[in-house]
Amino acid sequence: MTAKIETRDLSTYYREKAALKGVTLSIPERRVTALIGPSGCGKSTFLRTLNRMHELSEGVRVTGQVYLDGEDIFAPHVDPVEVRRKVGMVFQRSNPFPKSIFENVAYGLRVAGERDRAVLERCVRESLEAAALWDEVKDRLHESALELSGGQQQRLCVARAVAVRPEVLLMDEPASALDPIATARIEELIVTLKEKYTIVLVTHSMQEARRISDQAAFLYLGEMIEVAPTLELFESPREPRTQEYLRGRFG
Ligand SMILES: Nc1ncnc2c1ncn2[C@@H]1O[C@H](COP(=O)(O)OP(=O)(O)OP(=O)(O)O)[C@@H](O)[C@H]1O
Repeated sequence: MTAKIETRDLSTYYREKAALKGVTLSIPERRVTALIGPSGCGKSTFLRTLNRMHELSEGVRVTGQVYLDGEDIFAPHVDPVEVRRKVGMVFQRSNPFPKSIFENVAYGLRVAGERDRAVLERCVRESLEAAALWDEVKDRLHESALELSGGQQQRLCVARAVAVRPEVLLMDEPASALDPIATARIEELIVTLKEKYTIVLVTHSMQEARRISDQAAFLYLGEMIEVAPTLELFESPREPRTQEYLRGRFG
């Protein structure tokens, strides 16, 4: 299977403290990779390092490599803005701008300099369709995004992320603030999205990881303890620490 992203001996430090310690992981293209592990083990840090978002926090330092399609994203000639366009992100709490639905989705395109109204309209529609939201909002595109439900706002954030045509989507607990029905919709959406995108998902829900990921990686205290195809990791984990964690989580 082709690797879309590969990390090699990746460590991330907040000042002197290592939040990630020497993580080497291969993330297959057009698959869902779930990152699991207890609170504070470095899942979000790992995710943010994959698109150089960590650089926006103060005092952060990285050693090791992240390759996107074989290219080192930390190489001096690489523009972090371009990395973030290719590797988009959806956060735990939906964070629409206080603007219309249309403007939320068009935002990244406008920032990239797109002015053509017809192009913007087409792209907004395609992105909302890709996020399984178009039918619910097509008659209210110019109303405020803040009037949408939590689940709709989260799908709007997916639409905003895909509008700039990324190749990878990083999702940090995208369903954790949603009710079961909205969660099911986001999960269905993630499964559809993997036809086009490589997805890396942080989740606290073992059930969710099991339902929708192809590969699962267990992190503990900043270390990558074990990575395997999802069913294998859940049904026959090799490492004692993974076994203990899964036993604890499933009771
Ligand atoms: N901006 C920051 N400055 C300093 N330390 C940080 C920062 N962000 C995270 N950390 C620390 O790095 C470690 C890993 O945090 P991270 O948020 O990556 O874990 P996580 O596995 O995503 O946790 P959770 O599941 O609770 O979201 C923690 O000890 C955390 O306190």
